[in-house]
Amino acid sequence: MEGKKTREEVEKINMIDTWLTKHRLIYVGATRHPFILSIRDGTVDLSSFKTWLGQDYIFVRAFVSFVASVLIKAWKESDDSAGDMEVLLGGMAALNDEVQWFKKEASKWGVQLSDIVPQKTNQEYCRFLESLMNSEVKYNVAITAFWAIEAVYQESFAHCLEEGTNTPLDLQETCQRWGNDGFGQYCHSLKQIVNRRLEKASDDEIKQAEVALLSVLEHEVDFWNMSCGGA
Ligand SMILES: Cc1ncc(CNC=O)c(N)n1
Repeated sequence: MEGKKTREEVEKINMIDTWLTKHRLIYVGATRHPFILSIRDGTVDLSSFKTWLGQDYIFVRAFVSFVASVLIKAWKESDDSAGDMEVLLGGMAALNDEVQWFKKEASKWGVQLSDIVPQKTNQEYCRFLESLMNSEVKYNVAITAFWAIEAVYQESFAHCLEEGTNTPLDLQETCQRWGNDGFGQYCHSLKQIVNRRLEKASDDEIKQAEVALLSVLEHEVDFWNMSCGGA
């Protein structure tokens, strides 16, 4: 059909940016959290950083399983998912490095990973990931959550590496892990996948994907709060 696009059609061309505008406050809450700002200005409490490090190592192991489940959903999509699978596989390869990096970083800071007990907030986030691994959950919904999880870390840590920040030298490697340009490119590829898929998705799936995005943002805020010693 020719002619002018409706507002809904225009919004669907870049669903993620539409949502980020709509949910700006919570997105900023997740990507400019006081914990991140304290890394950025050099006032970070090292015991908070160590808490984050140990808890995130546990989270990342659940996350690897989640990514595997997204990969399976991509493969089961009948149409052209080969490109999506390559991006996801690249993400998994990076996670392999990441798990090793956590072990190295933990020993550098004297954090005993085998002693870490997952906190309630972390357990709840991991349980949320597990709920998305259910085969009933649509690929479009899972890949939206996946993008959001990666994007929060990318935006947060890239913020600590900007010109004129006071990020402590011994935390810069951590910030580089998620704040580097390659990771930024990877998040951009994921965003394009999501936008391309959602453009053709049903209203019901789009609604579910939006709910998943908001849940991720809430869990990310809670995760930072937990690291700072709050709940
Ligand atoms: C709580 C949380 N959210 C996002 C990430 C980034 N993804 C993989 O590393 C992470 N490590 N931890």
